[in-house]
Amino acid sequence: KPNRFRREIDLPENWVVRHSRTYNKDYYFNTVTKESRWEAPTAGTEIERVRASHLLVKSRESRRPSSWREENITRTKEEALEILTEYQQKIETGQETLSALATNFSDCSSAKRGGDLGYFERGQMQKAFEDATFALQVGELSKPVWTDSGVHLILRTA
Ligand SMILES: O=C(O)CN(Cc1ccccc1)C(=O)c1nc(-c2ccccc2)[nH]c1C(=O)O
Repeated sequence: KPNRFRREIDLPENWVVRHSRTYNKDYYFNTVTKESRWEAPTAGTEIERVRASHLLVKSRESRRPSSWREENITRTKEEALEILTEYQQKIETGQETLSALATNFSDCSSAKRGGDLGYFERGQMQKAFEDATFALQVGELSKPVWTDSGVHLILRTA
């Protein structure tokens, strides 16, 4: 049923109503994903999922103080944070990319994929990691985030 008062539809974030002159009817466009649909996306029905890459620096207090880089990780949490903060500064000033640094320095097995973790929904990752990622805009870099695994920089990519 055409909604003549289309402004009243409550659309999820990043969705807008557009009008197709070709078919002379409204359609819905997501300004971030560039997706378009004839039917209105209704708020709350979409399973929210994100994609992110990360750089993990482990410490002696990590749940598993070992990685592909280092058999036995002995650095302290303070040292891990210092190292990660240097990476953060290099990424924020554009000297380095998270992907390049993760490939060479991340203590996570995802280093082999430039830190890419693929898509995930709520309930899949450690809570602090999930909350930090879902709070980011696409393209935004997190501040250092602590989990039982170590300290992370997270880049939301989708
Ligand atoms: O915490 C543990 O007991 C061991 N883990 C968990 C783990 C180990 C392998 C793959 C994924 C997760 C890690 O330490 C770990 N956590 C991560 C992790 C944490 C948060 C988001 C994504 C990855 N990566 C790793 C890794 O070695 O490669």
